[in-house]
Amino acid sequence: MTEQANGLASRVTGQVHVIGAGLLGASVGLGLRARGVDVTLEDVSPTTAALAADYGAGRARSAGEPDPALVVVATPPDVVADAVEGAIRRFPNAVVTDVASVKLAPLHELQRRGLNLDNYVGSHPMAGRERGGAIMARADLFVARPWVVCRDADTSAETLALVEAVALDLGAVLLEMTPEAHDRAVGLVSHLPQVVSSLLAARLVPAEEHAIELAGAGLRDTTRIAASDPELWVQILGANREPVIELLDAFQRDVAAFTDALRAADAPGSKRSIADLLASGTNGVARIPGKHGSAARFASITVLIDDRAGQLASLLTELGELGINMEDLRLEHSPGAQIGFAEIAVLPEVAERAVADLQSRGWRTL
Ligand SMILES: NC(=O)c1ccc[n+]([C@@H]2O[C@H](COP(=O)([O-])OP(=O)(O)OC[C@H]3O[C@@H](n4cnc5c(N)ncnc54)[C@H](O)[C@@H]3O)[C@@H](O)[C@H]2O)c1
Ligand SMILES: O=C(O)C(=O)C[C@]1(C(=O)O)C=C[C@@H](O)C=C1
Repeated sequence: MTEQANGLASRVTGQVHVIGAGLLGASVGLGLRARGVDVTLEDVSPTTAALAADYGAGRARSAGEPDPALVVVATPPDVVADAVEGAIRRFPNAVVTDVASVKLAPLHELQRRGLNLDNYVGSHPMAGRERGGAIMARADLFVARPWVVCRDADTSAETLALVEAVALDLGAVLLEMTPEAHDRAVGLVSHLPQVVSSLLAARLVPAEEHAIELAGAGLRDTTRIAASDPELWVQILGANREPVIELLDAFQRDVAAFTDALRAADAPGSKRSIADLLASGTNGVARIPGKHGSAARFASITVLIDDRAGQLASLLTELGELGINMEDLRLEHSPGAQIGFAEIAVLPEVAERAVADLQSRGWRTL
């Protein structure tokens, strides 16, 4: 391990070169720079590369520098195979990985080209944001998020170790999967949600203004990712269409069953069908891992805060004084009202005490 002045040690030894300095590439750069790793950046857009460098994600490569130890390809999926091939040819001594959201299509393309893939292993951090670009990058993007590595029998121990070191340095949780299993899994947990969220949000376009004004947390929770880049998602969905089509067909059957039950709501058995379908959702959501990757979810307490400067800061200070560790925080503003809601996730065992202590200090909770 290499110790940094800021106390963060790095497992990665040697230089890391990032190709594609957008959200993912610049976030990798920022996280590794914080650990003192020498990161160089490259982008088809010189402005993006310069912007990422200005944010502190790395520096430009100079002519004649020796090969980096590792190349991280973070370009859009449809040019990943080209960028990986370019990296393998330009840097024969480097390990190469990519972070594309689909793993099988780029791998098949690289195999079709007959390249020696001994130094390449595909990977995918399950972390991102609905908006791309270097300007959105964050050093802590990958903290506590799964990072899938799709090794195969040809992957050397050194190749694997270096890619794993990057993921661990960035605070991610490593998982190993075959590309096939990965693509099926992300079809369910990432690609289907994107389509459903986008189509749901699309229903808002023709809606009347007075309906939109009533929008609250439920709509925001279910539509956040609908703001994602359509161009990126056309590529992702196109590259993983078979699992996604299967999932969408099953989803359509559920929607049809639900609609039929609702249409016949007074018929015997219909209310039970509706309840059963809704209860399946409750059971499904209970399976989503919490912030730290375990199935145990946090308890949530909601505190009302006046819409005045300093209120949130006081709440956070008081939580600290009470010794209550905040696992997550979400803020909600009530449109038109001078009040906000701070939804705080805490460990279930401290939730009751947290509410009592906050109330005794004059905070209003829901
Ligand atoms: N956005 C997410 O939430 C997310 C999460 C995990 C993985 N990914 C994957 O990460 C990759 C990058 O996504 P992003 O969100 O960072 O996109 P982005 O648009 O923010 O960044 C991609 C960058 O690649 C550059 N680029 C395009 N073609 C290039 C080429 N041939 N050579 C060099 N640079 C090139 C673009 O100019 C852009 O700056 C994609 O493959 C995506 O599937 C995205
Ligand atoms: O949180 C988000 O904004 C994301 O969409 C991230 C998300 C996901 O579905 O979890 C999206 C696509 C990536 O391949 C990985 C992560």
